[in-house]
Amino acid sequence: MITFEGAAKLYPDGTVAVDDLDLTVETGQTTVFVGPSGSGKTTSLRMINRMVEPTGGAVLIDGDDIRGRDPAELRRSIGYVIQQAGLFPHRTVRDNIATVPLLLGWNRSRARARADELMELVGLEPSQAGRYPHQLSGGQQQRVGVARALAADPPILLMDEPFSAVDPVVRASLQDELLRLQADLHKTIVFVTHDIDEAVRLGDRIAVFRPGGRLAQYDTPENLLAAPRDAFVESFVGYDRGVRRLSFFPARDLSLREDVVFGDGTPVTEAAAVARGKGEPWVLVVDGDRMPLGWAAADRLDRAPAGAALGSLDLAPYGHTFDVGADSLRAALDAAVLSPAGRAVGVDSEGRVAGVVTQDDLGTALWSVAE
Ligand SMILES: Nc1ncnc2c1ncn2[C@@H]1O[C@H](COP(=O)(O)OP(=O)(O)OP(=O)(O)O)[C@@H](O)[C@H]1O
Repeated sequence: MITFEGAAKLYPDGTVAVDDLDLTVETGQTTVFVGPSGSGKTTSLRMINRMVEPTGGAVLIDGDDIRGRDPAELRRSIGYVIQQAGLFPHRTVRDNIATVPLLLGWNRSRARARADELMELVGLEPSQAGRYPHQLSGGQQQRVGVARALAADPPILLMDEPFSAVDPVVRASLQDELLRLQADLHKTIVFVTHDIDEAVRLGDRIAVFRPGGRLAQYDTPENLLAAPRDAFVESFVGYDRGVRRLSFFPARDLSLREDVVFGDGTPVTEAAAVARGKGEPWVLVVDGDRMPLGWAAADRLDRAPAGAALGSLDLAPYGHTFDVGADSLRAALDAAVLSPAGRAVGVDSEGRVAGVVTQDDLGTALWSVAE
């Protein structure tokens, strides 16, 4: 547990970088510091490893004031990852990762074996061990940075905008990797970003900083999106927070309709009668394995040649599907919005159709979330 007790940083030029910060970072969780530029996130983060000394208040780790700790020894027990990785350019990937173990006095072969193990953990190829940082992509360099920070298995990991310098696709995969790693390792992670989406994705808890180095709100991602404390937090989390909040609700609670799903061998007349009877403007056509083929508009069914099967019609693309067991309400809504039929196709983990969600069903689910 890391505790900020009235921590403050006043620079000699009069800048208040951090103002009276009271905050507890829970052990084994990911806590994200988010806020606009200059709001004191990095300064607060660096107080934890004594790269910045507070001018007021204190920072405690597991109840002990860190002013009682030797800074060099403290830093060896806290992993630190920064933007653009900050790797040593003249050391190989393996030697970069082995830095802290070697400082701790491990022998070379043990440190290198640890480096190889970590490369695998963060998704780097063994063949990259002998390369130099400039021979890697930005995303690979960040992976090396994470591996280096984890090398001595520190209980605390500080990450200062570690993924900001890479493109959005690589960034998303680095975020996935971090979530996967954290599910195994349960480190106490403090992560700085100015990107609220990254914060919501990664954080168990989020501290929103406001200009002047003050804490605006400290909450779970879900509560932050549901109930921003004031106008500043609301504008910072974004006015589309309602839709983004849907990612916290599972799609599995949606009611799925199977009565408008038909095999491709079904006679058009049969599907038309069902669609007419239920007042459904679209039916979904699937193959023998229940894989989706496309939508058929009910009014076109009436005009199809007598005796035709659904599979012989021109079908509208079914668009995105959502995984009923794994995805969120947000994914289901997205699938419906992008579907030419305005309906979402729910599938199982194998991609087989589980059912269709109509706008009415989605509307009901959205209302229940709002309650
Ligand atoms: N050495 C320094 N001397 C004077 N002011 C400083 C110093 N270091 C940081 N500051 C100021 O302290 C404030 C907080 O800076 P900090 O880097 O903590 O913000 P941040 O929220 O991490 O911003 P960013 O997202 O841009 O990295 C800023 O106004 C910054 O200019």
